[in-house]
Parts: sequence; structure tokens; C-alpha cells
Amino acid sequence: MNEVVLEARHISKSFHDPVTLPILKDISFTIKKGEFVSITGKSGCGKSTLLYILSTMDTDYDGELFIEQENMKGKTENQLAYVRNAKIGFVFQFHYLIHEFTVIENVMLPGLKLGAHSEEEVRQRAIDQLRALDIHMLANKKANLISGGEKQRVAIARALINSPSIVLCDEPTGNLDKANSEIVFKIFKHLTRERQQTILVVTHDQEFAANTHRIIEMEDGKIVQK
Ligand SMILES: Nc1ncnc2c1ncn2[C@@H]1O[C@H](COP(=O)(O)OP(=O)(O)OP(=O)(O)O)[C@@H](O)[C@H]1O
Repeated sequence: MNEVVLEARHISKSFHDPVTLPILKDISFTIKKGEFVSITGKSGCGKSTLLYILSTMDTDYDGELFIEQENMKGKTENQLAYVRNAKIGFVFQFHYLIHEFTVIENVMLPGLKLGAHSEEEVRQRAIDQLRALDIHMLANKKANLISGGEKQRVAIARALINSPSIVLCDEPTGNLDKANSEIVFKIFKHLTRERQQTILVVTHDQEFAANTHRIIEMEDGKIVQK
């Protein structure tokens, strides 16, 4: 049986603004290695709030979050920063590439930050990722000189540079046209199938979600269907 990579155990969260508003209500689920899972639900149901907790950026919640069976509760900010860099890849709606840097420099950044490999090793890993995503010919171009679809593929390569346990994506196709959305979907599908990469995507794109392995449907801060 595949190992559990991420587990949310009875996660609840309220905002106090100024009255107390419960936003997440007893959310529990597990994600196993190699799974491609989407989280969907109406605007305001709590998807981004949940993803922020799963990313370990928000520590102010009830319940527990496990990443590779390790409880994130009680970890220091430095320990969480290490977990984020070493174990979680991030892909957002907007790619957040550094425009003045070349494509390969952007991809290398999280690898250099982790400090586990020499610069040459990180460069080689970046080249391998770019080649796997078929954008190695862009390696030395400035990031502001490539197309939107190519930028998102570079962002995926950057998310993969440290071989993360899980890639968390927030509307990864939200800013792309249909053709580029399909390319991104196929990349994710390939990564899960061929490399046992685990991917969790928050998306409004029903077609995208319908083709993932599993949908976690949220309504009013709760999971209504898995
Ligand atoms: N910092 C905050 N303070 C108070 N309320 C907040 C805060 N952040 C989010 N909320 C509220 O929490 C609820 C859930 O927001 P969230 O952004 O998680 O929804 P979502 O499902 O991601 O929506 P969308 O699909 O529109 O991005 C909303 O009612 C929102 O107004």
C-alpha cells in the first residue's frame, strides 16, 4: 500500500474579525504517495485558508497536520521553513518568477536555498527538470522574455527542484488559456504516473478536477464528498 504523504486530522479554523467566524470545520483527509488530488468548492468555502494551513505557513488552527507522518504542531518557525523548502513544492496562479533572473537561475533558487547540494549539482538538477518539461532550450533566457504558459512550466520545474514529497498548487491554470492549461494538466498527470510525485491542486476548473484521481469537495468549511 502506498505511504501517506500528507494527513489533515480534524483541522478547524476561525477568523476573529471582530466576531468569531468558523471557516474550516473538522477537516480530515489523507493523501498518499503518487496521488493527484483536487480540492474544489464554491468561492469562500475555505479552500485557500486550508491550503495555507497545509503549506505550514499558517500555524493558528485546531487539529493536526502531518507531512510524511511528522506532526507539524509544535515545530519552530525555522523547522517549518525547512519543511517547506525540503518537502513542499509550490505552484500558484501567478508564477512569481524573478524577471531579472534567467529561467535556470529561477529554477535553481529553492535548491540553493536548501543548501543540501553544491551549486553545480543544483544546476544539473535544474537542467534535468527543464528537460523533463521540454523547456531546456529556454534555460538562459531572462524570465520576462518567455510566454505565460512557459512561465508556468518554469514555475513547475522550480517547485520540483528539491524533489518535494508533495506539490501544493493554488489555481495553477487560473491564468492560462485552454491549450496551456492542458499542457500543465498533462505534466502533472505524467509526474504522478511516471515519477510517483504527489500533487494537491486547489482549482475552480471543473474539467481539470474531474480528470484528477480524486476530488475533495468543500462546502461551507466542510468536506462534503471525497
Ligand atoms: N484573514 C481573514 N480574516 C477574516 N476572514 C477571512 C480571512 N481570510 C479569509 N477570510 C474569510 O474566510 C472565508 C474563506 O476564504 P478562502 O479564501 O479560504 O475561500 P476560498 O474557498 O479559497 O475562496 P476563492 O475560491 O474565492 O479563492 C471567506 O469568507 C473569507 O472572507
